[in-house]
Amino acid sequence: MARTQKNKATEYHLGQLKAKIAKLRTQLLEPPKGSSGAGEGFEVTKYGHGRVALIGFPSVGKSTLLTMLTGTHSEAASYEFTTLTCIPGIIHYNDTKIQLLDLPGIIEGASEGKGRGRQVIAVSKSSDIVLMVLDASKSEGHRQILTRELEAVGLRLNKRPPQIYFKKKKTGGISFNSTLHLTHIDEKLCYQILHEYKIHNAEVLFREDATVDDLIDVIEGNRKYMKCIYVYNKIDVVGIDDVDRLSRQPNSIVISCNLKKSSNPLPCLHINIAIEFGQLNLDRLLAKMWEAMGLVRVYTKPQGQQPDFAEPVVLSADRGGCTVEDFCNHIHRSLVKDVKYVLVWGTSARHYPQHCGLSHPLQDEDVVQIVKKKEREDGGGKGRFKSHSNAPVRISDREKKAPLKT
Ligand SMILES: Nc1nc2c(ncn2[C@@H]2O[C@H](COP(=O)(O)OP(=O)(O)OP(=O)(O)O)[C@@H](O)[C@H]2O)c(=O)[nH]1
Ligand SMILES: [K+]
Ligand SMILES: [Mg+2]
Repeated sequence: MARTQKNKATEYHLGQLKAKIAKLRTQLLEPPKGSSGAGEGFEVTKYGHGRVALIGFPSVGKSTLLTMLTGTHSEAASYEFTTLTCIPGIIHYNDTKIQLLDLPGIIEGASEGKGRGRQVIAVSKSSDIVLMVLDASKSEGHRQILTRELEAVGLRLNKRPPQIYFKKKKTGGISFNSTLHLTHIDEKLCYQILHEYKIHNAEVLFREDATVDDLIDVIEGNRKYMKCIYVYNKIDVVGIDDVDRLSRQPNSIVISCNLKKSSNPLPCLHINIAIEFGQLNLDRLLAKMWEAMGLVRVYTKPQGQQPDFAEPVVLSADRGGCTVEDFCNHIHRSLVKDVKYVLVWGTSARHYPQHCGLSHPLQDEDVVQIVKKKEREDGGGKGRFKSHSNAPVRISDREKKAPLKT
């Protein structure tokens, strides 16, 4: 493909080649018959409210970072491939538990099975976000190489799914439509790519000016869209200009795991980064990581009592959603059918408390009280102290009940 000149005449040929490569890659990733999967030998039980994988070249400091953030020891040394398997640790942050996974270093060609690349990538696919650990003193090309390796196996970092509607049909041929002018792809090219996949009946609607690669992603359908934070470690050994430049890149953070050992004290005052106990910026890394995970903590408030601030129900927009219904399902599967409405305090509420239905989207740190269908509503926060005593309905209820009892 690199040798082919890019012009209108070769465009179709290139598109077809891209589809062929994507198909072969998918085949390559299918685990051989009889084995349990590409991640064999690396499986670690999921734990906590989310999972974060440390991906990077050898000796960039992944294990040092895991030890620092979780307290779980993972062997670190100056030689490459110190870590040979997956080592889990737990980060306690904002009342949630995040599982952090240390992994062996990967190298160029990992996606084709070099080293333990395939297993490492399989584990990173099972996580919610990726921390790509990079050595600030090494070539900047490393970031592109790693991104390519992860893309080759269907991971898409910091991207959203292409805005292409695609549906296979049984009959009717191919219907090709777009809501705007397309500059990368036309009807013929689209047909050719679908043909490569032996798809002859389908509906395709482009809602953005997508590329051939985007269309292939949609047809393949098994892409995983993940947030990735680029973590530049070892900034104690590079100059302030590099630190400054790296820290300004999108989705990036600069850190140092062992500032103490450094003989080169960092004049970092003007970029305003925090140094604590010989580590640099790890607190900011945690904050960034937590934000990227998009977790939503919801505190339950039993009727007439203070909210339980010790243990939130943790929801996620990416996994399971964060509506009132998702919240109820989290507590108990059968709860939803008993819910009349809920009272919500917090940023998602327009006023306190707001009466909300099942579809209401909750936000981080909301407080929720469930009002069940058969239960009497006590007016939530306002009336929770003495609303019963002066409620005429209650009194007449009691009067009605009295003769029944006797
Ligand atoms: N100067 C400096 N050295 C560091 C820093 N963090 C880690 N190191 C050193 O880098 C070397 C490699 O660290 P490891 O934690 O073993 O790196 P790794 O990425 O886990 O390596 P593999 O498991 O072999 O892939 C060790 O000698 C660490 O002490 C840092 O912030 N600054
Ligand atoms: K190492
Ligand atoms: Mg290691």
